[in-house]
Amino acid sequence: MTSTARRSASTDPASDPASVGGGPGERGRLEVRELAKSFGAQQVLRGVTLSVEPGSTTAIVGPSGSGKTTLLRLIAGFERADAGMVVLSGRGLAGGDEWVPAHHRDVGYVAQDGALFPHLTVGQNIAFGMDRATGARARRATRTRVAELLEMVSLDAALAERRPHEISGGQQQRVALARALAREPELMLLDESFSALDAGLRVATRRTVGAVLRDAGITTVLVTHDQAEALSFADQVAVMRDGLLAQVDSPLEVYTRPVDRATAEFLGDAVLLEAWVDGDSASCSLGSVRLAPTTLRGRVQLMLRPEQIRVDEHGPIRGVVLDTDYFGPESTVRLELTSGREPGCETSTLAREGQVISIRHSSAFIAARGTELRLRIEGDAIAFPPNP
Ligand SMILES: Nc1ncnc2c1ncn2[C@@H]1O[C@H](COP(=O)(O)OP(=O)(O)OP(=O)(O)O)[C@@H](O)[C@H]1O
Repeated sequence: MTSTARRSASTDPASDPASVGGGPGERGRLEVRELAKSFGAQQVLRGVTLSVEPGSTTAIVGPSGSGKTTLLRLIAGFERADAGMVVLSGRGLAGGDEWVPAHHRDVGYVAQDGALFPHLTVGQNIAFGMDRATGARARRATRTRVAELLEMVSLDAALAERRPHEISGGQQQRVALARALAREPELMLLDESFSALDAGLRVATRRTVGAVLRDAGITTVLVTHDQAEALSFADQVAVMRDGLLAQVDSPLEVYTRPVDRATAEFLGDAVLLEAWVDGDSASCSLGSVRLAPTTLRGRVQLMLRPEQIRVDEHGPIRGVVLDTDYFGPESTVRLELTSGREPGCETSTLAREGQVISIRHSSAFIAARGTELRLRIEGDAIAFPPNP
C-alpha cells in the first residue's frame, strides 16, 4: 500500500481545513474526509475519505449504484453532504460551517455527454466560462485563447465556427474539456467522460485528455465503471463499494494485491482455489503456489489472475482443454486439471483431478478441445479468508 493510500484509509476526521494534507500552500491538493450522504432512507456514502496529490489523477471505480457520481457531485458542490468535509488547496469547500457554491470552487466538471450548449458554436461554448469580454481587443483576446484551448486538446482551430452536432462525439468531449479548462480550474472532475465513445475513439480521447491535464498539472478525479480505463488512466485507483472505499492504491497494487475477493473480482477475472497455507506458500489443486505476504493461516481461498497461469511445455501442471473463448489478441481457455505431475513435484493434499480453471492465452495459437497443455504459475498468489 502506498503512503497516500495509508493516509486515505485513515479514519481520523480532521475538522480544520488548514490542518488537512499539505495546508493552504499546496495548490490542487484534494482532501475528502468522512463524507456521508443519504437520499431519504438510503445511505449512499458512508464515510468516504480520500487524498489526491496535487497534479495527480485518481480514478474512482465501482459497481453501478455504489455512490461514485454522488461523491463527485459533492466534491463539485452540486449537492451538500450530511457530514464530512471537502478541502481543496487547503481551502474548506464544504463541511462544518464552510460552504462554497459550485461556481466559486475552481473546479471543472466534464459530464458523460459533454453537455455542450447546442445553440452555441464550439468557440462560444469554450468562451462561455471565460470573463465576459467587451470591446474589439478583448474579443480578439478571447478568440486567441479559444484557439489555444482547441490546440491544447488537439483540435483544429477551424472547428470553432461549427456547432456541436457538426463534430464527432470524441471531438465534443474534447471541446467540453477545453470549456472546463478555460476557467483554469485547480481540480478537474470527469464523470464517465469517455463512456459514450466507441472503443477506438475512447482510448484516443482518453489519452489526449490525460496528457493535457497532466501537462497542465491539474489534479483530476475520474469516475468510471470501466476497470481497464481506471487502471490505464490513473496514478491512483479508489475502489468504491456500498458507499465506502474498499481500497485506494496504485493501479498495479489494486489489480495484483486486491484487499478482498469482491475487489479482486471487480477489477478483472480471477482464478479462485481452495488452499492450505504452508509457510510462505500454499497447497492447492495446482500444487504448491508461492504466496504474497499474508497473516492468514490454515485454510484459505487463493486468488490468481488467469494470465499468471502460463502455458509451458515443461510446466509441472497438466490440463485438458475444454473450450476456448476467442477475443482478438488473447483467448480465455478453460481447462480441466488432470493428474500426472512430474516426479519431484509436490503433490497437493488438495489436488483434485477434474477441477476446471480458466487461463489467458495468446490467440496466435488456439488449442483445440481435448489438447493436453502443461502449465506453470508466474508470480505470487493472494490469500483471502476461506468461504464460510
Ligand atoms: N438525487 C438523488 N435522489 C435520490 N437518490 C439518488 C440521487 N442521486 C443518487 N441516488 C441514488 O444513490 C445511489 C448511488 O447513485 P450514484 O449515481 O452515486 O451511483 P454510481 O456508483 O455513480 O452508479 P452508476 O455507475 O450507475 O452511475 C443510487 O441508488 C441512486 O439511485
